[in-house]
Amino acid sequence: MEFGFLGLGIMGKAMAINLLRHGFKVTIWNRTLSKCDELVQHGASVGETPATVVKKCKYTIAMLSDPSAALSVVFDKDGVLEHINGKCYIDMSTVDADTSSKISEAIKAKGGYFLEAPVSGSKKPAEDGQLIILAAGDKALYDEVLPAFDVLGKKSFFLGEVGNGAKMKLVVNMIMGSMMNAFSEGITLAERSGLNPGTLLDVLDLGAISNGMFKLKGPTMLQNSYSPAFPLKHQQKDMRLALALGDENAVSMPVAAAANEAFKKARSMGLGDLDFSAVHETLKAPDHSS
Ligand SMILES: NC(=O)C1=CN([C@@H]2O[C@H](COP(=O)(O)OP(=O)(O)OC[C@H]3O[C@@H](n4cnc5c(N)ncnc54)[C@H](OP(=O)(O)O)[C@@H]3O)[C@@H](O)[C@H]2O)C=CC1
Ligand SMILES: O=CC(=O)O
Repeated sequence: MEFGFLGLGIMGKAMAINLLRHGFKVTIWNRTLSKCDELVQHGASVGETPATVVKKCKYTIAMLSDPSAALSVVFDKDGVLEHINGKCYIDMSTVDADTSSKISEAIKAKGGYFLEAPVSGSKKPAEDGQLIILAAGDKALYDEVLPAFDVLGKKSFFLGEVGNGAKMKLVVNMIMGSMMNAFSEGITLAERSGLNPGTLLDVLDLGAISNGMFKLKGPTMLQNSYSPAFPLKHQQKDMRLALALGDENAVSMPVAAAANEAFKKARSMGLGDLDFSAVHETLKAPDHSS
């Protein structure tokens, strides 16, 4: 099976390498061309534009930063739409339901097939093929690409009509971003009140609120180490899109709104390209320390 792959950031690179490792042929494209070099070493071919990739491959996956990137790669000159007739497009980026629907409608109008399939799980699960895939849209296409999803993920869900995958992903990341802020405040409170924060991590891990994120991020947060697995700017984008979904559905989300403010503050401190756990640094800013 041959796949096109657009977007070789933290996630896209790991996912495309996984496909190559499992015997899929992969033709890649990335806005910054130099990021293709490493994948060529793994056996990938390079396409000059999104349009040429789609022309060559029956199936093309995209893993792009945000709604504006996802729209640009589809609608701009040399974009996906130019050769989509009879071809299949799977957008795995985290975007809102409106963006996904716009892309879906345009692709179907040109005779193509569309599946949205955002993922839960970060850099390491992407490297290990342990993502959770939240697909929606064309069910026949979903069934066709399951062999690739089985390589990329540990479990795939088919959630019905386009938009449901995007919404599920935003709900999950809204919860994750809110939890990260509560965790960060807890670590800071422990430290400032004279407790050993390492002991806090041990206590949390033994109780009912033990979870993979606390386990993974706690030790690095205690070392002020924020090498990006999930960039903070993307977590803040997800909070913003989840809050908009809350607006649409008249759901009051004060906890998520406060978490979004903390991520915005972190971005304003220049921390957007670090891991989302760098939101912890906002609690160390001068106005919090006296
Ligand atoms: N990292 C993670 O843990 C997870 C991320 N996600 C989601 O997956 C998506 C990708 O995340 P991640 O890989 O971490 O992000 P990165 O920031 O590492 O990569 C973003 C990718 O999008 C490309 N891009 C950005 N803007 C444009 C544009 N205008 N036109 C074309 N390409 C563009 C970048 O190209 P270039 O190299 O040229 O900048 C790069 O390939 C995001 O939607 C994120 O929310 C989902 C689950 C986990
Ligand atoms: O979107 C991020 C993740 O860890 O999932």
